[in-house]
Formats: sequence, structure tokens, C-alpha cells
Amino acid sequence: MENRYVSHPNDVKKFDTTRLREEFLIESLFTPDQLVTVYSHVDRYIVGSAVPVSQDIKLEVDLKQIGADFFLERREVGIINVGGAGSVTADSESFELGVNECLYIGLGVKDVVFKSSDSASPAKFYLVSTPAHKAYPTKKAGQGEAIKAHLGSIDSSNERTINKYILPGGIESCQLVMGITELEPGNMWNTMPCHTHNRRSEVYLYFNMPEDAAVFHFMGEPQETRHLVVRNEQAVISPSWSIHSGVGTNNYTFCWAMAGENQVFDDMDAVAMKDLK
Ligand SMILES: O=C(O)C(=O)C[C@H](O)C(=O)CO
Ligand SMILES: [Zn+2]
Repeated sequence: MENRYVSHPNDVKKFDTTRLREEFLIESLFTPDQLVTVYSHVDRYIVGSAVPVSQDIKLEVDLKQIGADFFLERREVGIINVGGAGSVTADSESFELGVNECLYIGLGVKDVVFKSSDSASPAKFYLVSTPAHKAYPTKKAGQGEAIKAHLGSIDSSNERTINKYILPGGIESCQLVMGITELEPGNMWNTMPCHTHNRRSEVYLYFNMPEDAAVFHFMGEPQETRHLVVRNEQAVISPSWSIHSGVGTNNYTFCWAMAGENQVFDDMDAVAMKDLK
């Protein structure tokens, strides 16, 4: 499992494009028939993907790296399917997962297996796992069960619907907060005006993009902004001190996942537009 370490904002000011991408961008997810995982020392996320085509895929990593006897011994995981129909088995229970549906699996589940319903149109499971201290029930939510917030306007090119799946009042978890935001056609901006939340970090996965499209993801301290050019199905690790916003060459969908001190979605420190540099 690849390791990503924590960067100090004063060091990040000096990073060139290559170094920024090495530290913060996860370029190679969604490899057929492989579990891809990246271990971030930012809030100890494990970010990964499973695309079962010719075989089912088990959720397993080198256990030495997490110091546990099985993946979820001291962790929880949120899974969102961004591909064709599939299912996830959590010990003896199986959950069908259609596109944009979410499954939470809590601490203590020993065997997690990813399956596609049709290898010609495989499921694409995206996962974010964080450390956990208590077993919450395994639970699925479709888009109909999400807590929704409709924000923005076409005038600002940021009309979008936030679907909150894993958070207090939705699927309960120890610390993971997770959902997806869908931009309306003709809208390109997410999370602008932007914010930070020093109490929580965030991981973004951009998807539903044409192959030649790009999202310019903005990061950095509000007065030291930088950007990453992000392609379809790539993820960004966003440290707590960084803004996280983007503008695309097309509309797109993204999955956000957070971990840290609290699970209060709206606990954000807004950055005034006039203060951005
Ligand atoms: O569209 C948005 O705005 C978001 O989805 C916001 C992110 O989820 C976020 O940054 C939450 O802190
Ligand atoms: Zn945020």
C-alpha cells in the first residue's frame, strides 16, 4: 500500500507541480481486478478502489501496515459505487449497490468482498476508511435516503445538490463523514466561495467526467492558492489547512469524505472572496 505523508503549509508554498501532485493527487485508482489502496497519514485515511471484472475482490491489505489482524479490526469504511451494478458482502450479509449508492461497514466485520453484476459493465467501488473505536451497524443508503442540500445558482455556475450519506442523522459512524455532490448541467464550480476547517481534513474523488475533461482543483492556504489538474476518477487529499474547491471544463460529480475532530458538516471557516490570493 502506497504511503502519503503529512505536509506543512510553509513547505507546500515551495512545491512545484510535480511535488504537489505526488503529495496530494491520487492518479491511478480503478484498475480492473485489483484492490488499489493508498494510506494517507492525514487523519490516517485509506483511500481505495475495487473494480471486479473477471473475479471478486476482497478488502485486504498488508496487515503489518495497519497493525491489525483484519482490515476493519480498528477501522470503518464508506463505499460508493461509481460504476455498473454490483454488490458488497460484509461477513454473511450482501448489499446490492447501484450507481452513486453508499454502503457503510463498521468496525469488526471480518470479510468484505466486492462483486460486479455484469463484467461487461463492472461496478466501480470507491472506498474511504478511517480509524474507528466502536462498532456501528453496516448500512446502505441510496440517493433517495441521502440528506440533501441544494446550493448555488446558474448565475454563479455552481448550482449543485449535496447528498449526505454518512453523518449524524444519516448513517451513523465513529468519525467518517461522506457523500456526493452533483453539479447541474452547465455548472462548473464546486465549493466557491470556499472554506477551510482546521478541525477536519477531506478527500475528494472527481467522477462522471468525459475522458478529455479536467477539473482545476484549488488547494493551499487562502492567501497561497495552488491548483491540481485532475482527470476523471482521480482523488485529492485535502489537509485541514487547505481550501478545496474546483472548476471543470464540464459539469461533474464528486465524492467528499471527511475525518477529524467532529462530524458537523457545516462547521466550516468561510473564506471571503476578497481575501483569496
Ligand atoms: O459542493 C459543496 O459545496 C460540497 O460538496 C462541500 C464539501 O462537501 C465540503 O467541503 C464539506 O466540508
Ligand atoms: Zn470542506
